[in-house]
Amino acid sequence: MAHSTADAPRSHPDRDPSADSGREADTCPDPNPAASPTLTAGAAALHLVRGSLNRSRAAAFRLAWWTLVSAAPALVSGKALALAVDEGFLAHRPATAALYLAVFALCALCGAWASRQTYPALAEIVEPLRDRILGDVVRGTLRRAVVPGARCDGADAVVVAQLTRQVEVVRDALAGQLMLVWQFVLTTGAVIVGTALIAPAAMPLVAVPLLLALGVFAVLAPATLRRQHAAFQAEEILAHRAVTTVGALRDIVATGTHDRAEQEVLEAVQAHLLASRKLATVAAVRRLIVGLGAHSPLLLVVLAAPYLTDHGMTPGDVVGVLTYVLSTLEPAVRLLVQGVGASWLRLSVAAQRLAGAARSPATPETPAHPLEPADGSVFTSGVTFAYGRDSAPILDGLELTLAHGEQLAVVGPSGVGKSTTADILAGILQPDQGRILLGGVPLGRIARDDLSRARALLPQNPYVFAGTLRENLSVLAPGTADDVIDSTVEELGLGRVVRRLGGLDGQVDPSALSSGERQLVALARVHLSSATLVILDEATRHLDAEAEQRVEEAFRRRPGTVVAIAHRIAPARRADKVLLLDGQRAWIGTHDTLLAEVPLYADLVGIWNTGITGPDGDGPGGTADGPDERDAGVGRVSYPGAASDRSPSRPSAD
Ligand SMILES: Nc1ncnc2c1ncn2[C@@H]1O[C@H](COP(=O)(O)OP(=O)(O)OP(=O)(O)O)[C@@H](O)[C@H]1O
Repeated sequence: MAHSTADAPRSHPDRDPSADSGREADTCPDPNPAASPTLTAGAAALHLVRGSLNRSRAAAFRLAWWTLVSAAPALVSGKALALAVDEGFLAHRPATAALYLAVFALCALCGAWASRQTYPALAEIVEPLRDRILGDVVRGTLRRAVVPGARCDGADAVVVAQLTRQVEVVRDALAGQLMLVWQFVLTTGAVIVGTALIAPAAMPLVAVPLLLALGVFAVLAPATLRRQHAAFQAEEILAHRAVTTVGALRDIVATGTHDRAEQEVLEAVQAHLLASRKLATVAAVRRLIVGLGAHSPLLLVVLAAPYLTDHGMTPGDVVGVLTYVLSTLEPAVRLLVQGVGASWLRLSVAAQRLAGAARSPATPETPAHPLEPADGSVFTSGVTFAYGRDSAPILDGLELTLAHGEQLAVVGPSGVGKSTTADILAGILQPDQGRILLGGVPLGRIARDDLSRARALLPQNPYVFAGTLRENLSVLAPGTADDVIDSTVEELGLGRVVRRLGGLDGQVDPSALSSGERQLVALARVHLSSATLVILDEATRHLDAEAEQRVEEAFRRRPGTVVAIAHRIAPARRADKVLLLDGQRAWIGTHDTLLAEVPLYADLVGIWNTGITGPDGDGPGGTADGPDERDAGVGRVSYPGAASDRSPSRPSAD
């Protein structure tokens, strides 16, 4: 099945070389970060910081102002203690010392109050950013899911979850950056100015090691960034492998491939361990930088104290300088190197990942003069489509006419292009050539919202969400009256499920429904919608033959055209028309005409009848002896080459 989780995500090749830039966005989020970044990590982070500050200028100024005020105690601390020692304690005037200490305490209180004021300003900057990125990521992910060739499998949910976690990382890291960088600049500035005021001779002992430490920090930053990046990558690959393995547990148990599966996960665990170890060495280097920038000035001032006091510095000045270094410089350097260092790296990496995830594919142009389809009739002419410039076409000149209300069954061997055809008819994939009219209007002339209302494409694994049954059923037709929902529910055979869940207000836990029940919910939802063209891409695959027939009849009574990819013979037999695909060739007719006239169809029917695909019997078994289809009365589309009687491969097992 085209949507199999075993399929690797398939990218859609660009038909237009100029569209290259959009291609990356056309794939599912790549669990391998190394494969995707187009923006360097640092540039992505800078872009975010600049964007956030630009959008919230007033808040940024308030943040700067209150941070400045909160740095005042840092400036006053050394001087106040120097005066308390020299003019208070050493001069035997404890009251004076107490006064200076009180001034320092008062400044500290003011500083604490100013710090408190910084948080609302900070929130005004980072909270809107979080909301914006989250919206972009979800929107980008959803849009990529429906662009040509982008078929996300279940494991991509992990990637989305990881990305949303990284949105939180970005929010927290950006807040940390803004606070800590400002505080570092202002408090170390206060230390340098304060030291220069009370003891100019001691200034180089403080400033030189500090500058050296900052230099080393800057030089090592790229290597550190790489290791952080590698750790992120290893973590994501591990999560991806774990979820893929857990998702395939039944298959692994059934096929006895435990060892292989275990080995794959263990490899990812080892890679994660290695990356984490390398990251740990980064932490060790950071401690050395803190030692150089904050502890060595302390040592140098203590060692130089006798010399400094001999050359005019008072003991109070020495205490003042030590206060600056101990109570202000050391925490500032530690926070910068450990806090800002780590959070900048996290911010860079996460921002880079999010930039890729949030990128939306080029949105389809809104037609200049949109038209609304008159009904659900479908007309295609010369529709040709290939997944790559050099690939063989999946459709080659498809001609199809469906009157409003007709039912078409699309059949063919596995991998022949049935889902692709469904996507093309739904307007999700653009044909390379040819025209498709829905209700007499070319698909390109229908505005996107109108198209969403006019046709519904239901895949094998539909979207059923946690919410009430009513919400799930009426999502395409909000406000539908309960009695209408009830009668649709009964018509489709969903009544038992509705009663079990406690009526329409019952809560749906999607994981507690069987695959067939989820399909019935989605089918009922589409049945209630206003779509005049319903395309079912194996949307009844998990139903038994009887339930499938009930659904089919319910859709027959409903106004509108139905295109259903059939995986059993019975729906094809009952359909008004059958479209048989075989690679580049396509035949259109009724079940009976195709059976009589196209050997391939007869073979397919034979396989269905004798195979494990369903309980439906259907007349005589398959034969390849029918008349040559070139003479037959069935519509045949495109017949390049003479590969006339290729045997069909067995259709996918039910
Ligand atoms: N995004 C893609 N990029 C490249 N090739 C693709 C892509 N999607 C499908 N294909 C290829 O196109 C062919 C038709 O795929 P499609 O899923 O339409 O077949 P199908 O008849 O629906 O198969 P099944 O019966 O197994 O569901 C297959 O060979 C498939 O590998």
